[in-house]
Amino acid sequence: MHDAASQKSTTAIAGLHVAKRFGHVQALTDASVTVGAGEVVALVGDNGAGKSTFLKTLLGLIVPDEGEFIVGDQPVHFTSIRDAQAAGVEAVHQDLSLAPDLSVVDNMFLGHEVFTRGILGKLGVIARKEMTERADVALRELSIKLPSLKVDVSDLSGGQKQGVAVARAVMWGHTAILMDEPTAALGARQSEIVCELMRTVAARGLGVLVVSHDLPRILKVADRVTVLWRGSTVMDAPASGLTVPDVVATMVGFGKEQAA
Ligand SMILES: Nc1ncnc2c1ncn2[C@@H]1O[C@H](COP(=O)(O)OP(=O)(O)OP(=O)(O)O)[C@@H](O)[C@H]1O
Repeated sequence: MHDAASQKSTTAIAGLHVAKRFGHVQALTDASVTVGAGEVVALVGDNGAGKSTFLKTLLGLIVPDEGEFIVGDQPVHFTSIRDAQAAGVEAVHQDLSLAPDLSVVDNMFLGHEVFTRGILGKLGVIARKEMTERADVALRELSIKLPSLKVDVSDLSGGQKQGVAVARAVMWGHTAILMDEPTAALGARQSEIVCELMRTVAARGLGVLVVSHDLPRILKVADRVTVLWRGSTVMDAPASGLTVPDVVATMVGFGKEQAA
């Protein structure tokens, strides 16, 4: 069904055998997640399983105690978000990191001010025209419909805001997009649109890693599901063969608690 995924063989992004301790808390013990180019992978787990910590290690926001990382088939060692961005890895955080009082266009360039000020900033009016055109192209390529690009982000619906955050990530990211709970604040229809957006992004050859508690929806959109349990990967399987009860049982460590 997902042709782009089956045709691609390169690794968009991977974190392998990642470990991270915060004081007395072993947040990650042996976590491994691999996302192929053109693939949507869901990273799921119970509260506190280590999903956010893992995403942060992929982004260079947390330096792990152990682990290997691969981006675009190359070994990488990120120590800051700038390193991740330079390798084409972008994130859509749960809070979306949008500035409500700025326009859609300004938000699309937020976090990439070096480019905006350094190159476009010198060009004044032309810069704004070019910025608007680039933002418009990025949004149209993902079929994201907005009332206007000049409107403040605070005037958009939740789904439209999510669309802007995803389009910004895709405009700057060329290898992998990491999404943290993208449907948590959305209604049913808008959640479906965001899921379609994940497939559109993957069809462009990027790897999409999505953290979500919305299992019914995520099982439909993902190619594969990776389950973290107490900081370790305990399952990595094609989504097509999984049911929600299967995944929930693995998430809560059914069968492992007794063995431990
Ligand atoms: N900066 C930190 N300092 C201390 N402990 C932390 C820190 N960040 C995370 N932890 C702990 O690490 C463990 C994993 O947390 P993490 O947020 O990665 O889990 P999660 O799977 O994303 O959970 P949730 O689904 O509830 O968001 C938890 O026990 C958490 O309290």
